[in-house]
Amino acid sequence: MSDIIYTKVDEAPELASASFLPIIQKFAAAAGVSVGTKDISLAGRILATFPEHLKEDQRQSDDLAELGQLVKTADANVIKLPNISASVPQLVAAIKELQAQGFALPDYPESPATDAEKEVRAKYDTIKGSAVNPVLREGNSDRRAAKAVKSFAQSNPHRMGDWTADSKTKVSAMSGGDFFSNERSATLDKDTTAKIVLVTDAGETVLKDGLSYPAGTVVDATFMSADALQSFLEEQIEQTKADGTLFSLHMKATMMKVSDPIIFGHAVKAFLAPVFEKHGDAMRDLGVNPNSGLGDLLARVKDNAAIMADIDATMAARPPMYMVNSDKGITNLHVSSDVIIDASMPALIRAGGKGWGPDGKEHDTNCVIPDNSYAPVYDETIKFFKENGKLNPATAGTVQNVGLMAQKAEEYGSHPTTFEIAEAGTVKMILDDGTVLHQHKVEAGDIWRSASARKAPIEDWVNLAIDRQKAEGCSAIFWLDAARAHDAELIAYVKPILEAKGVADKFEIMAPREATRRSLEIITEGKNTIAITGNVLRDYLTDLFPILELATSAKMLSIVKLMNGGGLFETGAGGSAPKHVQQLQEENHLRWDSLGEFCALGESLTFLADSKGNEKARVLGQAVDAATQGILDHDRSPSRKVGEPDNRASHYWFARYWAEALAQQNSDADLAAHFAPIAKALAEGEEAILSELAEVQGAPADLGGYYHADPAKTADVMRPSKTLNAIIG
Ligand SMILES: NC(=O)C1=CN([C@@H]2O[C@H](COP(=O)(O)OP(=O)(O)OC[C@H]3O[C@@H](n4cnc5c(N)ncnc54)[C@H](OP(=O)(O)O)[C@@H]3O)[C@@H](O)[C@H]2O)C=CC1
Ligand SMILES: O=C(O)CCC(=O)C(=O)O
Ligand SMILES: [Mg+2]
Repeated sequence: MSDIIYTKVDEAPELASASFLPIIQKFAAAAGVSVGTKDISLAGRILATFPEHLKEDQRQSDDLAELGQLVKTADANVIKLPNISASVPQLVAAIKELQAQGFALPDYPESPATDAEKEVRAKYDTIKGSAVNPVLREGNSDRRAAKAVKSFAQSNPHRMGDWTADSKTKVSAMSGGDFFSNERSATLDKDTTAKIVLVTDAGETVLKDGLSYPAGTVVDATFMSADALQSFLEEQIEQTKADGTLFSLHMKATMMKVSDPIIFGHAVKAFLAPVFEKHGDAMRDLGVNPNSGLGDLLARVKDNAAIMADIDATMAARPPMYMVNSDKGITNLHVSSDVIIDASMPALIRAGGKGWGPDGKEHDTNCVIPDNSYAPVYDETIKFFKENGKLNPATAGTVQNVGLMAQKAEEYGSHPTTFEIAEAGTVKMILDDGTVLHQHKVEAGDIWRSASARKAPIEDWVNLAIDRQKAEGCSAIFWLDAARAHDAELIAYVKPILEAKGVADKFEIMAPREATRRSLEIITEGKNTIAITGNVLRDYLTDLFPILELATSAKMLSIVKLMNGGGLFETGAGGSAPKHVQQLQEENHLRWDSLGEFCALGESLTFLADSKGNEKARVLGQAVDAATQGILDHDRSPSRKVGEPDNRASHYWFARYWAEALAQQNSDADLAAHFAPIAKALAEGEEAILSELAEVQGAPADLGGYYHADPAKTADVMRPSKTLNAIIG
């Protein structure tokens, strides 16, 4: 096993790795540190799942399963880049691409009928959505801007859209019948197994059996009423039209991979309600599944003139929709993975509450976030900016995050226990001693789910918060709502730990809406605060505040202190930036910023030094931090525009600053001697390297694939400088 594992992923970060990883491996080798890779890309995971369909030489090991084991050991030292969490249309596209490349994979069965199809579908469903992060995140989350990154953002503030008091932009959430209002929660007093059943007039159906929870687990159950959701969506469509704003739906269909695609499907049905009423049967025959989005729907009905005419007429009568890409006619409802709430809401808030309309212009927007559990965070943020004007990133303090995440905590671990109810009845969660822990009366179509959080991760999270507060000495707020069932159970854990450690006076506990306002007030005053949150708010806030403070969450330090002693270092808090790949393919410019990779690399090397007593790794790590500082001081981050220095040029500068720092340090003479000539060659090669990197820009670039790009072609595109390649090898 290599000392450090660097993950192979997809899209923009994987392109960046083609340029950056050879540099890391070369530098690390000089210190005897090995850096290996493990493939967690969507294509790689598909190939690893179907060995029986592939030729011997096409088969691939199940790297995710291996990493899943590794992160449970003290030996883990993993640098984790963002990977695609695939919606069904993306999964289908990836399968098609692999089939075209000669991999005889089975098709994705849209409506599996035979046992064989059901088996294939079940296997594909394990790959769908957010299937990697929950496996690797065997620890809680510590995300913040490194001090150097925050001060850089303050001295180079990014541009923000203006907020005005009369903005019509707002958040709309359900006032009842949602997951928030139906939640029940309890903490188990002993180890138990459990089952979930649906009791109807006809008898009992087992939805899930063989669940097992250790004592101390907080177990929740809740449901979203399909009727309440439908009425809410109908009202919102009407209200948006009346307000003259854009209609937009924001959700997390990737991480909430069972519930949210269904909610998304309801929105598609509501928006096109007259079409579904008139042509429902014909559309079903064409294989339309609203959960797959408007894009898939249009592709299936495009040859039916009557349906198309009614779609056009309906769209014309509806409020204009918030667009993902107005040039290409891609709407908010095309694909559920195109509008991911943690990225989409902050982008809209940063832009002064504006979304892009079908006319290619910016407009005020109705942000529909059906479930009311976390919608108040965005609602309050918008209210705060309407009252106070936009945040000033030059003077704003920072909101750090400590997030409960380990062992599939809370909603993000609820997929195996989420069900779309087939018929009216009562869902019961029954423990092995016969106790009915939770029950709900449900109707057909309701979405019922149970989520849980275990005792050890909860205690670890509170202790991590105590450590972080001690290190920072700033305000620290548990974002927990005493009036919400689940949060009340967590508060029962939090308070005694804080009291036993004598630190209760250092912390506040506030519901998300109040915590949002307090945090915005604190950072507006230039002070800092730590948001200590559950898993979903961890995700939302670590895009929201970084995007407001730094323009992007890509620059975040994202540490997962694994519960069994290992380290997982995520690179930034954002995703795999599909738009960046498009730009590279069209004009050979990659605007991906690798600052997240730089921060994670420094942490990983320092962790290697601490955990394995490897002093050379410490020297390498300190030099990485100096190089990262160099990138910021000299403004060497990639530009967004073709013709200007991009990701590849930033890697050249990083290598140069890294080599210079190593050559100049005096803790390790061997390393200094080794890197002196490399630093010299990189400095002398500057002009040649930068012009070789610049020359290739402007023309289309061929990667030989999107989900499964050709490694040789990708390396050609991402390493176009002969001079640099000669130095790196
Ligand atoms: N940890 C993980 O594995 C994560 C994975 N994802 C996955 O990533 C995919 C895309 O998700 P999406 O919600 O669109 O979010 P992204 O974070 O990928 O993209 C949103 C926007 O953020 C900006 N951005 C993000 N990272 C960088 C970077 N390193 N450098 C410069 N700009 C950056 C880009 O803005 P601009 O266009 O202005 O340049 C980009 O278009 C999905 O498949 C999602 O599931 C998402 C989050 C985390
Ligand atoms: O796993 C995913 O799909 C996304 C993860 C994410 O957005 C986050 O952890 O911030
Ligand atoms: Mg996120």
